[in-house]
Amino acid sequence: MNQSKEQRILNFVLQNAVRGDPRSVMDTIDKYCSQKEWAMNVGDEKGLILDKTVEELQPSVVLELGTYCGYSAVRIARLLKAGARLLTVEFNPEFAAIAKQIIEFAGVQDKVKILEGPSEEIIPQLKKKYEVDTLDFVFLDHWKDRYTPDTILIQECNLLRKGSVLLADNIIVPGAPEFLKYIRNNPRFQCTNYPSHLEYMKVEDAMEKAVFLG
Ligand SMILES: O=c1[nH]cnc2c(O)c(F)c(-c3ccc(F)cc3)c(-c3ccc(F)cc3)c12
Ligand SMILES: [Mg+2]
Repeated sequence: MNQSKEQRILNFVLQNAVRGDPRSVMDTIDKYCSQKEWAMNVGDEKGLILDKTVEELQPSVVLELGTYCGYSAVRIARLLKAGARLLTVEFNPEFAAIAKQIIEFAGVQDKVKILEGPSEEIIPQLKKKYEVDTLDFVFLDHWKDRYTPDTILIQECNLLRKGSVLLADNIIVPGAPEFLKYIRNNPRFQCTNYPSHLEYMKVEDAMEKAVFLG
C-alpha cells in the first residue's frame, strides 16, 4: 500500500530532525515541503506572524482548528509558558495520527492535546469535557467554510473573554470572503489584516487577526 504524502513528511522528520528540538522539526518540514512536496503547513513566513501573535499574547489556553501534520501545533506549543496548553482539533484520523507522532518527536506533547473529530462537535464539549473556562487564543486553519460558523459557535458556547484573539489563515488563498465580511462588520471584534504569502509559494495570501472586545 503506497504511503501518503503526510507519511512521507513524518518519515522525513524522523530521519532528519533532531528529537526534542521543535525548531529543527519545523525547519525539516519546511525543507521537505519547499523542495520535495508542497503541503498545507502554515509555513515559515505566515508562521512568523503566528509566532508574534503568541509571544505578544502569552496565552494560557489555545485552541487550534486544523492540526494537519502538527507543524503549527509544534510552532505554537514551543512558545507556551509552563502550565499553558494547546487543544488542537483534527477531523481526519490519518492526519491526527501523523500529527501525534510529530508533536511527540518535537517533545511538546505535554503542552498539546489532539482532539479528533469535527470542530462543530468538539467546540461545545470544551467547557465540560476539556475543562476550558475561556480561550485566550484561537488559530483558525481548518476549512474556510467553517471559519464563520465555528466563530459563532465559540461565542455561543461562551468561550471568549474580553481580549481573546482569533487568528485566521488563508484569507486570500483559498480565501474566506464570508468570514471576512462577518468578522470585519462585527462591532464585537477589532480586526487587523496581515499580508503574507501562501506557504512555500510566491502567491499572495494573508492572515486576519480579530480581538474580541467583550
Ligand atoms: O484546507 C486548508 N486548510 C487549512 N489551510 C490550508 C492552506 O494553508 C492552504 F494553503 C490550502 C491550499 C491553498 C491553495 C491550494 F492550491 C491548495 C491548498 C488549503 C486547502 C484549500 C483548498 C483545498 F481543497 C484543500 C486545501 C488549506
Ligand atoms: Mg492554512
